[in-house]
Amino acid sequence: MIGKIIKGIAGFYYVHVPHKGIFECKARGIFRKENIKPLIGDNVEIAILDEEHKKGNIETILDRKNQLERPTVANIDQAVIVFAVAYPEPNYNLLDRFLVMIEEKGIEAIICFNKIDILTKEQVGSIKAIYEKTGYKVFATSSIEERGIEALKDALYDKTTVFAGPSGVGKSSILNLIQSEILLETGIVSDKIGRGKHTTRHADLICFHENSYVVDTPGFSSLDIDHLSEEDIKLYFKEFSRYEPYCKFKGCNHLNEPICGIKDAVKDGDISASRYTSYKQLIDELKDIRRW
Ligand SMILES: Nc1nc2c(ncn2[C@@H]2O[C@H](COP(=O)(O)OP(=O)(O)OP(=O)(O)O)[C@@H](O)[C@H]2O)c(=O)[nH]1
Ligand SMILES: [Zn+2]
Repeated sequence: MIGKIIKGIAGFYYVHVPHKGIFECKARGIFRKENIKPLIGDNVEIAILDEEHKKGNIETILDRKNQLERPTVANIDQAVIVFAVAYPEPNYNLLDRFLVMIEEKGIEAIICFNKIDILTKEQVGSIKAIYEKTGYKVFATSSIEERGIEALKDALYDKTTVFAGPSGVGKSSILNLIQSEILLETGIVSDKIGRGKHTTRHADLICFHENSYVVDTPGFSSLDIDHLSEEDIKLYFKEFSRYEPYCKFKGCNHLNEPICGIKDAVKDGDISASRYTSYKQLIDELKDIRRW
């Protein structure tokens, strides 16, 4: 049977098998055979030892598609970056850093602006507009008024999703809503394992629906960009590439070059000024790092 490791405690792994429930497993033999340690998020093949008491043994770890560190979690499909529209005020440079990190990992990014109850519809609209041109999915939610949660949730089915974002933006509030609705709908008892504050280096997955998992401690604890190159940054501002053919110089950095498709797109409003500002800031930051 194939399941997913959602939690690990003291040598036991808790494996969620869709439509069957959660099995408490040991990983006897695995270390020896494959010389790899099972991770939260691993898809594993288990042998059932005791159906009634839901006990099993992990036999095989299936190939990992990716792995995030600190905390370590495997096979992430996408990341929801949550920012508040206010309290705290959105820091777009920080948001764009998150996007760069997520692009680097090669996973999908979704943007969620929460606390929309605080601002007018127009104000929220202009914040969303900054990112709608990027091609990322953008959601607007209020966990207090339970608005927009359904639409966000629809984007999470059949995926494993990390929630990332600064402190106080409402990640836990959103996750609680996603989870509790599902508990009512499906009767899956996840006993809310994995909720609460993590100080450790591991995170638990919360299964909110068959084949659908969320994790609220993302592997983006460091947003340092010093290991990246300027080329990487260019690439990770993914809406830029469309306009690159209009740059006069091959390898254009979109900074001081006289004829630049990206700068033109910013002028025309096709690329958000805010995104371009973040781009320049990140490139400057890299140059500063290199200088030392
Ligand atoms: N007005 C408003 N306040 C909200 C909303 N969502 C959350 N809050 C409040 O914002 C504060 C932070 O919410 P949390 O859900 O703890 O935020 P978090 O992102 O999980 O924060 P950390 O655990 O520090 O990472 C709480 O006081 C919430 O009541 C919202 O949609 N609207
Ligand atoms: Zn250019």
